[in-house]
Amino acid sequence: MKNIAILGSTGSIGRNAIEVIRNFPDRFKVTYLAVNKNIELLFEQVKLLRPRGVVIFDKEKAREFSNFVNGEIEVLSGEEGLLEVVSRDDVDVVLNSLVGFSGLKPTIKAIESGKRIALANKETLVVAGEIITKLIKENNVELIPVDSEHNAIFQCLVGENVSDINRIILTASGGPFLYRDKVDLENVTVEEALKHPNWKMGNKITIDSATLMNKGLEVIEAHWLFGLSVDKIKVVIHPQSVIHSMVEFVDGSIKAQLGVPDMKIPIQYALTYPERTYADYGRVDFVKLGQMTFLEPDLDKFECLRIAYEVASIGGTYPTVLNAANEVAVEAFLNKKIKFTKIPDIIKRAIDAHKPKFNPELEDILRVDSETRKFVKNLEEIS
Ligand SMILES: NC(=O)C1=CN([C@@H]2O[C@H](COP(=O)(O)OP(=O)(O)OC[C@H]3O[C@@H](n4cnc5c(N)ncnc54)[C@H](OP(=O)(O)O)[C@@H]3O)[C@@H](O)[C@H]2O)C=CC1
Ligand SMILES: CC(=O)[C@@H](O)[C@H](O)COP(=O)(O)O
Ligand SMILES: [Mn+2]
Repeated sequence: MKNIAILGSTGSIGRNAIEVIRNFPDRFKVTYLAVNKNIELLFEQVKLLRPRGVVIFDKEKAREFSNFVNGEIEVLSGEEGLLEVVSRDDVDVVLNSLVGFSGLKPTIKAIESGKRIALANKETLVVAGEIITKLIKENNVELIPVDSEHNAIFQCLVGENVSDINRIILTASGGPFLYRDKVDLENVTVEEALKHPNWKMGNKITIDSATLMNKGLEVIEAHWLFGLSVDKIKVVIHPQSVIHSMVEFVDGSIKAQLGVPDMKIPIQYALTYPERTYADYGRVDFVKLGQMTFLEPDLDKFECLRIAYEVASIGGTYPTVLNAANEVAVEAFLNKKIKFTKIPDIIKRAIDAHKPKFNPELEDILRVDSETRKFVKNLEEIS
């Protein structure tokens, strides 16, 4: 029996993970759930899973929940609550499905506490990939990627030597605006941007998919996970999202992982690895699918991907700036304060204003994240 803490249980990945875990009652026990403030859904999840405790990041909501459950379950709060549960003895696996920068410190604490990490929170690797990969080695822990592309690559690499990789081919759906002209992007609405063609996901990552920043973040994520230089990570638009990514080896052979676009498949693999277990989340019907197509990404139209490539090859604290500026800009777009095309503009301004630090320590990352957020929030169009 493996004890699991789900960070971000009320989110899209968290809810999918609960569906997966419920299929394995003799194998997994959820000991902790953590959320930001959705205590209504958390309460339903508590009734279903009977965890030992919960973390509610929002302190006011944590008090409300605590009064409501009246001592029947342990209620922790804030960042300290997250860091406490990931280090407890009754946790073997931490599924980190928090969104954004908030995932960083819990990942670090979980690694230092020797837990297996199932990592959906790609921002952790984007902002602090160097620190995280070093810590993983030092603490000899397993970090299994949940992100569909990286989980696909991880699956392709079973039985292979990383030194035999020639390049990685990361597939991208192209998002809802793949076939729109660049000039039309200025006036796209939040509702249109939230209509992902293939995946049902949280709002932040869905907007990232629409700008193609998601793929940019994933290039950086792959760079750290698989130890490859950025020029060996190629993005290809594959609108059907059936091939989740590919690895090309030195002899020209290519391995790919395919499947229906359902996150329960990579979540289950990350939790049961190295075993592969039965699942019934849908099968690919190639005849019905008819065709699979591939296109070059348009880096002029989708500037976020171009900027992410540039930042990734320079490194240092630039990816932290990219991530922080993106998080603030995406939130401003979701709140209808800025236009869609302002997202790359704002990120460029934050990057241009930044003085980088190379081989950053955690304190540098925390400082740069907070300075960038302040810088972006003070920009005229956002404040
Ligand atoms: N959704 C998907 O299919 C995929 C997601 N990912 C990555 O996985 C991560 C999660 O994405 P997704 O599930 O879509 O996001 P959602 O926005 O749907 O969910 C985020 C979850 O995190 C919780 N949360 C947010 N901030 C905090 C905090 N400070 N402390 C505690 N809990 C917090 C939210 O709680 P509350 O509900 O209370 O707000 C919610 O449970 C992201 O990094 C994303 O890029 C990667 C691949 C696919
Ligand atoms: C499901 C998943 O892993 C997402 O990151 C997905 O890849 C988003 O789709 P895009 O390819 O449109 O970014
Ligand atoms: Mn992905």
